Amino acid sequence: MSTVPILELDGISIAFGGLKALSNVCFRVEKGEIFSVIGPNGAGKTTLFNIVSGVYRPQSGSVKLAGTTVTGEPPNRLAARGLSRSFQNLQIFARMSAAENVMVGRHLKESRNVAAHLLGLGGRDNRASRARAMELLALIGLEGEADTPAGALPYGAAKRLEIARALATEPSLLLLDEPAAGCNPVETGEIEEVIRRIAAMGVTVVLVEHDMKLVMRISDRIHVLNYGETLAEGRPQDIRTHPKVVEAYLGRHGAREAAHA
Ligand SMILES: Nc1ncnc2c1ncn2[C@@H]1O[C@H](COP(=O)(O)OP(=O)(O)OP(=O)(O)O)[C@@H](O)[C@H]1O
Repeated sequence: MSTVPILELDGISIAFGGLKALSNVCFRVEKGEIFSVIGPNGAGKTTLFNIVSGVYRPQSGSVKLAGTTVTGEPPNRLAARGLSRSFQNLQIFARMSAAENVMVGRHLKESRNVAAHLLGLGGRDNRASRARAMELLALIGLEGEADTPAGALPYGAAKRLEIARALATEPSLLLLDEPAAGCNPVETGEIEEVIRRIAAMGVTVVLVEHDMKLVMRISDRIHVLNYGETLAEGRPQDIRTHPKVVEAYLGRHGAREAAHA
């Protein structure tokens, strides 16, 4: 019996000026998977995330979430349908506490008045929201830093906080754009643990990431883009030795990294 994929892209194409950023990209992500999109700089990975999360509308092709066509729907509608994303560059609010950053994430979905909420005018909702924020901080190992200004957190902790904020909308599908970018191996290991916990909660994760060791360790399947086109798709053990992928992306160094993941 086949189940409906949680995410299905069919024939996605988009060009900026004369540059084809994505050409006829198709893939399906099954519920509960950790699915990674990899490829060299400029391959179209972030553009793909921008299309899935409603920032861009593709010039052709369709996006389906759990069987429903959502192509071009705005990010807030997609959030209400259970999609959330984190960004490549840290987008946390440095002066707000860790807990407030998570609560803001939640209220972006509920589209309440965030300012009123943070001023404590939310009553019971506010307490429930704080309790949920504390659960998410525990998930990322920051329960002891709830009242620390986000700007004072170490880099790896701030990257995890961004993931917690994306989770605050209680998504069924989470897009993570380079969650380990700039992290050292210890911080990357902590991010990996968080992603595994998220997947264990039943949230499907789609990941764009350059750290091949992490990608090879954590992914159920990998989709490889090159110049906006699909180069390969498969399980980590197939991708790390795929001749076209080694040639275009992994190269000798990357293949060695991937092999030792
Ligand atoms: N808004 C835009 N306007 C013009 N060109 C764009 C725009 N967004 C992306 N591009 C171009 O589309 C191509 C794909 O870019 P994209 O950022 O999606 O690649 P990427 O795979 O995410 O790269 P990286 O690994 O460096 O983040 C690049 O050539 C980029 O310059």
